[in-house]
Amino acid sequence: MSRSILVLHGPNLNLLGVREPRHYGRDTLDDINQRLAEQAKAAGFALTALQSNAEHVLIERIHQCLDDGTGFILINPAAFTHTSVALRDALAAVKVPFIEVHLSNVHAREPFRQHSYFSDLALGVICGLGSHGYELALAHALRHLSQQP
Ligand SMILES: O=C(O)[C@]1(O)C=C(c2cccc(Sc3ccccc3)c2)[C@@H](O)[C@H](O)C1
Repeated sequence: MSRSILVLHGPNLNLLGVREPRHYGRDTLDDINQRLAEQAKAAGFALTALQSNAEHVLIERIHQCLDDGTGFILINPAAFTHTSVALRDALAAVKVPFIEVHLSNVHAREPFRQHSYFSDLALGVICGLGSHGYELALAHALRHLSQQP
């Protein structure tokens, strides 16, 4: 059974907590990552988090899952949600189960945010619950991995 979870954050999420609290809350990415790491550790799992503004960095980190035993991915692709077939293809290629997370309710926002290149491949999608959405996704990932042989 894999005991490793990867959390990926897309472009501009490094700005969290600074501006746009109406859509994205006041937690910083460090706040979110710290809470997730604590929760994973308490359950006996390892968690790695990466934020990048570069599509190829996220893609190459996903490719690494072919060799590093990652058992589950939580991903907030941010703006790449609506644009990146390449990032979608990377997830499809490695076949690691993933949950798509969005801080905001993208379905209540601009039309361009209401299409995702990831949702049909995802195990599930959580949006509009702020940073709690990441924690809910992690709880599911831990349960999923705990049920694996
Ligand atoms: O709701 C999300 O988590 C989302 O994935 C996140 C996004 C996102 C991510 C980071 C930054 C911004 S805009 C921003 C700019 C400055 C400070 C805070 C946010 C949007 C959007 O591009 C997506 O449409 C929706």
